[in-house]
Amino acid sequence: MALASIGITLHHHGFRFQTPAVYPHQPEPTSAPLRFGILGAARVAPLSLILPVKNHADAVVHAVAARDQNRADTFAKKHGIAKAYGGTAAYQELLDDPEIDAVYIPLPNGLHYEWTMKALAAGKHVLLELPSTNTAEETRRMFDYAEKKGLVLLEAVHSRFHPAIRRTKEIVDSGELGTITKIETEMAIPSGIFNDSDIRFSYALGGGAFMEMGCYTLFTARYLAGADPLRVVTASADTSSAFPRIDIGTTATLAFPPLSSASAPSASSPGAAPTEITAIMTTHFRLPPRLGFIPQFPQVSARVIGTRGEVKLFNYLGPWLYHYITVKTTDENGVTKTRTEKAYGNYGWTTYRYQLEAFVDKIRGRTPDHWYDAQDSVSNLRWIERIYEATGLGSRPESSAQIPTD
Ligand SMILES: NC(=O)C1=CN([C@@H]2O[C@H](COP(=O)(O)OP(=O)(O)OC[C@H]3O[C@@H](n4cnc5c(N)ncnc54)[C@H](OP(=O)(O)O)[C@@H]3O)[C@@H](O)[C@H]2O)C=CC1
Ligand SMILES: O=C1OC[C@@H](O)[C@H](O)[C@H]1O
Repeated sequence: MALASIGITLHHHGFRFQTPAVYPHQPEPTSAPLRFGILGAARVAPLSLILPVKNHADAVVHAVAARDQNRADTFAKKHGIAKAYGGTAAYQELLDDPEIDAVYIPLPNGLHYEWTMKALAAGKHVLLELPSTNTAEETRRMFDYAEKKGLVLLEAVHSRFHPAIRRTKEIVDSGELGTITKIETEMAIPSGIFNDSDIRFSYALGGGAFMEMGCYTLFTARYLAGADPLRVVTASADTSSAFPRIDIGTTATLAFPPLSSASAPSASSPGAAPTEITAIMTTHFRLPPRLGFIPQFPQVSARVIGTRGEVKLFNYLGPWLYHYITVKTTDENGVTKTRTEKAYGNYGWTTYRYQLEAFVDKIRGRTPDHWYDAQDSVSNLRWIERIYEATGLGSRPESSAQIPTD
């Protein structure tokens, strides 16, 4: 996430992306736009929802709720949000507000299940921050409930909606790389970005590097492989005595089935056995400085290697800021060719803006340009749990909240 993480970090520290270069055009809202409420005055919300909504004619952020009234008021004022609910009952009050159509949930991971279920019970569509919950079983229950209620629920894997990753997938599926043998996905940032009190270091709140960052690396590897893994080969976590059960970094190797489009026996290798794909996922919250003082550059790339070549997408998390897609292929005469592509898509659109477009389209009954289903989110959590099991740290705790059962 090199640039994405730099972007998110800058944002956390006050830098604003709301420049004409990012959103040159701020359309007038339609007469009855979709009205969002936000649960929690979270740091990520301006980047992930508030700015994209300003550029969408059919959506508006109408309310925010925070556990403290002052915090809610300050956030609402700063972002031009009409209503601010504050106090211990604020989240439920926002959910009970008939003026709200959809809820964005950027709460700590361990609260996702409880508040998504409550939002669905209140009849709201939900855009839910990732990872969807702490366990695959909770994610499955949540999506089953959304279906029963006829509501849209989306785990916000924003990177999946951007043309850069979709172009990369197209290259992988085209067969030009030959039989795919290896996938590498990374998301790691240098130390000094998140302090010890951050939600990411709380086991009770569902923290951990493979929860926060592994969810992207795994979602991306599964997308590029076009399948779910077969097994965890190895997984090891970097831990600290300061945070029992939290991985500051995890590296996992998974085996995937052969890619269907490239594994069929070809004229050049008739009857060849399909090759399993080895996928290595690397995550870290606190990459140590090199030689003790040189900060490491964030790592955020996805690379797919085949028998005839490879593709690398640099910065799959913040491709709107900068990215490149490099394709290297070697033909039967041993001649190697390299080309670089870019896929920025609509001018100024971030991954979050693409995601918003799809979410609103789905609610409005239009077919989104890109979508992934409940099973994709359930599988991601299932394999996150298996990876945590393999590290010895175990799954994050299940929610103990009282959940609606209608
Ligand atoms: N899509 C993306 O690019 C990103 C996604 N994320 C995801 O978004 C979520 C929030 O991350 P981030 O914005 O960094 O987190 P923050 O810590 O900034 O926000 C979390 C919010 O949760 C609320 N909250 C409720 N209960 C608790 C509690 N017990 N402890 C702490 N906070 C609580 C707080 O709301 P209140 O205002 O009510 O006090 C706070 O505003 C996570 O799920 C994370 O994985 C994070 C960064 C980037
Ligand atoms: O998108 C993200 O970027 C920063 C990470 O630590 C965060 O948790 C993740 O969701």
